[in-house]
This record gives sequence, C-alpha cells and structure tokens, in this order.
Amino acid sequence: METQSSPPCPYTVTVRRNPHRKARATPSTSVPPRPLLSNPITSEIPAFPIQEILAMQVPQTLPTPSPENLRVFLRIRPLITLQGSGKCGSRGNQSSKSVAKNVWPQNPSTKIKRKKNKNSEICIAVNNTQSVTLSPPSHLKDLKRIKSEVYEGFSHVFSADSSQEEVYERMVKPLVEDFINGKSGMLAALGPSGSGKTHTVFGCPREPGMVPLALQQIFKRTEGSGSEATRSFYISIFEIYSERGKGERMLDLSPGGADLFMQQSSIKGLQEVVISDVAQAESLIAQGMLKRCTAMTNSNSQSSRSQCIINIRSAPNNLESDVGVQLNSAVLTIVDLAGAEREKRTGNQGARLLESNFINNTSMVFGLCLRSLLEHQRNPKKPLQKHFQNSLLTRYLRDYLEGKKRMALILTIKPGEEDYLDTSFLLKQASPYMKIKFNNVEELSDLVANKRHVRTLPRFEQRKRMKFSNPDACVVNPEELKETGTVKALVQSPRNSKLDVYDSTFLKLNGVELAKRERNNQIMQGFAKALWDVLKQYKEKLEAILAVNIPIHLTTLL
Ligand SMILES: Nc1ncnc2c1ncn2[C@@H]1O[C@H](COP(=O)(O)OP(=O)(O)OP(=O)(O)O)[C@@H](O)[C@H]1O
Repeated sequence: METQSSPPCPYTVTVRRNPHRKARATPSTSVPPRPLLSNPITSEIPAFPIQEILAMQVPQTLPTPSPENLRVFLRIRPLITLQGSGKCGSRGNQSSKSVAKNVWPQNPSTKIKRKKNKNSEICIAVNNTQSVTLSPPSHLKDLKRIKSEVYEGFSHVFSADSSQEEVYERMVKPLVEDFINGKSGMLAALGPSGSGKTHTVFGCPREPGMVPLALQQIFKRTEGSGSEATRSFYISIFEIYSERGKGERMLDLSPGGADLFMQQSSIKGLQEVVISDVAQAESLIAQGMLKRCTAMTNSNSQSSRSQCIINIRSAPNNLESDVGVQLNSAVLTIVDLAGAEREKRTGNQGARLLESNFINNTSMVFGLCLRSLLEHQRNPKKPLQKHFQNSLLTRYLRDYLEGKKRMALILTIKPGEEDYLDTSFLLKQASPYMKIKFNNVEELSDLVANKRHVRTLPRFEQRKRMKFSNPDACVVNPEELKETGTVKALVQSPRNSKLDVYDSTFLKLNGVELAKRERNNQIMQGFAKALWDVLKQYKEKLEAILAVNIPIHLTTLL
C-alpha cells in the first residue's frame, strides 16, 4: 500500500542564511599599517588602524579656562585735613572755622576728640602694587595690643598720589573695553564717609572721575569705527535714599525724573536718555548730581546721603541686521555707595543719624551678600543666603552679588591715624572678597532674554498651538511682528527702550525660529506622504497577485 504523501506545499519559503564568515587573520605587527584613505576600487578595504590610534598622543588634561576672580582695587585718599575737605582737589584751603560753622549739629564730645587728632599721621603704607600694611596708632598699640596687619592680593593699590587717569587706565578701561565688545559689568565704590568714593566715580571738572572718563572712551572708540550708526547709547541715573528713617525710596535723577518703584529686581519708571556725545552725557550727569541727596557732616562737607547708580547701556540700532547674529547689548553699571559712618566718629544726630543707619545698613547688607557668596563658593553645601532681600540696592544688584555677572570693587580709604578703625574695618571685611570667583557669568543679553521670555510666553504659547492645528498660522510675517503693538510702542518710548529693543529682537528671533520649524514640519509632511503612497502602491500590487490564492486580509496587516 502506497503511503499517501502529503500534498506539496504550494508556497515554499526559502530561508537564505548568510554563509559563515571566516575570521580574518590578525595582522602581524611587523606589517606596516595600511593607509587610512585607500582607493576602494583598486585596493582592498584597509584594516582598522587600531595600532595607529593607540599610538596617538592624547593630551592628559584639556585646558580649562581658569575662573575669573572678583577684582578688588584699593585707593588711598591723600591726607586732607578737615579744613580741606569739601571741594574737589582743594587740599587745605578752607578754614576750619567755616567748616565747623556749617557742620550739622555735632556731638560736643566728638569735637574735643577731633581737636586732639589735629596732627594726623599716616596709618597705612603701600608695600607694593598689591599690598599694604596697616599700622594702628600708638595709643591703640599700647592699650589694646593691636599689631600691624598686611593686606595683600589686591588687583592694584593706588597710592595717595595716584591720578584719576591712572585709576581709570588700570581699573575701568578693561571694563569699558568689555562693554564696547558687548559684555556687561559693574563697578562699585565702597569705603567710609569722606574717603573719596564720589571723587573717584564722578570727580570734578578739573579731575574727571571714572564715569566721565568712561564716556570719553566710549565715544572716542565708537566715533571713528562707524559703530555709532549701528548702536545707540543710553544713560539712566537714580538714587536710593531714606528720608528720616521712613524706609528706602528711589528717585530718578535724570531731568524730570520722579519716584521709582522696584518690582522684583527691575525698576519701574526709570528713564533712559539716549546720548549722542560726551558733553550731553556729562551735562545729564551734572544735573543728576545736583538733585542727589547730599549733606554736610563731620566727615565730609558734601557727604552723599544716598546710593547712586548709573547705567550706561549700548544697544544695536538696526534690529534687522542683528536677527540671528548676535545680541550684543551691554550695560555698564557704576555705583557710588554712601559711605559707612561710625556714630561716635561723626557725631550725627537727628535726621543725619537716621540717614546714617540706612547707609550703614545698606553697606552691611551689601557685605553680607558678598560674604555669603564667598562662603557658598568655598563650600557649596552652604546655601547662598538671601541677604539681597534686605535692601533695595542689593535687590537691584542681585545678579552681581550672586556672582552671575562680572563686577569690580574699589575700596577707598583715608590714610590718617584717626581713620584707623574705619580703614581696618573695611579692609578686614572686604579684602576676602577678592577670592570670589566668576564661574558662570551670564551676559546681560541672556538674562534679559530670559526675563522677556517669561513675559512674552503666553503670546508664543498661543502661536505654537495655532501652528499644530493650522500649518499656515505659524508662518511668521515680519510685517506682522513689526505691527505688534508692544514692539511699536516700546521701541518708540525712550523710557522703556531697554526692554523694548530686547522685546522686539526676541520676537524676531523667535519668528525666525518658528519659520525654520515650519519648514522642517513641511519637509516631514512631504516625506510621510511619499512613504504612504509607496506603501499604498505596494499593497495594491500584493493584493492583485495574492487575491485569488490566499485569503489573507492584507488590509488588516497594512
Ligand atoms: N584722590 C583724591 N584726591 C584729591 N581729593 C580727594 C581725593 N579723594 C577724595 N578727595 C576729596 O575728599 C573729599 C571727600 O571725598 P568724597 O566726597 O569723594 O568722599 P566720599 O567717600 O564720597 O564720602 P561720602 O560717602 O560721605 O559721600 C572731597 O572734597 C574730595 O574732593
């Protein structure tokens, strides 16, 4: 009986396996390595050049940019007797009687003490360009056994005979160069009352200070280079003061400026004035200085009773040309702090005493912020304290005091023996700041862009949603952007010009980004359509061949 063989399978499936690959012989080391780039047609495929790679010299450590330290400068004021204080450059040509007559009500005990110290001696000696020795007066040496101390590591020590130009060249010029190249920075002057902060920052017509010298450099550099056509400069100037201890207030010192308010770290209502030349800027600053809160005290016949902040901002004019290139706006901030005062020393009373408390409090908070930053950098487990919240000045300067933006400090001191305690306190407190490092400096443009991002987010969220539902809706029309009310209004308003230029630039940058994404989207859609067409054709062909024989529901597979 014949065994029934099973019916032949109508469809056979052939599984083709790749033939076994023979392992290649390991190339002997004596054979010279083949060239990496050989002609694939005329020669064999070259062996993987493992030997060559192993023999390559890899640098052990990659060069990493060393973090920048906070630059701390020290300037010693010339020894000026009380008679001489009050006028820029006047050294001892005013009678003590006339000063005493005008000084705010004095504490009689202070008067007597000051008479004793008439023949002041110098308590500070410059060792070299980076260090000084502070020696206590003989009575403190004997009584409290205080020893001389050496303070070193300053970026530069300016001796009493240093000129404004010298200070500028070493300290401010690099900051201004950076500013012209689009990097933001801040310079703050700290020191006891009468030590020369205002003299250093603003100077006088005969000895112009850092601000006028900076403006001269800015306009000198930009005038010849033709960049005046491509960028504009703006100045804003304001002060933070306290009126009879009633809390901190802010006043815009530019012409017609009014009271200001702070929201988070930005100031509402601050005017920015477009400046086209040095003379205009200087006159604006001079007008601001006349409005600044000053008073006669025992330490200084024209003592600043407020913290004064000047911002010089540069912004590109032609937004069109800057789209997608570089947002090289920058701000140079110069801060003249009111000088800390010891009540015992100044003999301040009444309103002056209340002002003193405010001034000392701000100086203390400023110092605490920097100390906390230093401690946090030394030991990251130590949190960065939020001391900045305790004064308007530190709230405004938060980014600088948290090491996010570059800054420099100038400590001004008086060299007299009677100034020993003030000088010692300042040096002890501020000399460690030179160990602060700037690791993660954010440029202002980034910060502002981030802030603007938050502000303009809802509008862009809406655009994105529209984009996915309607592909045409996301095509960005630059004309449409120009017509956006905010951009138009803000760019035209000098008061808000800072925010506005960024706003419009940001809008444009995002417009470009959206247009790019839209193009990618269209390409992807085209690709998906083509793929689908191929699959459809393939399916139809398969169906035509197999429809009769195999009841396979290809449709379910595809
Ligand atoms: N380097 C200097 N050369 C010549 N005069 C100076 C110098 N530094 C300061 N002075 C003079 O000393 C006096 C006090 O200086 P200034 O008003 O700048 O002190 P300050 O630190 O700003 O004081 P305050 O904190 O009270 O405002 C002024 O008359 C000023 O002209």
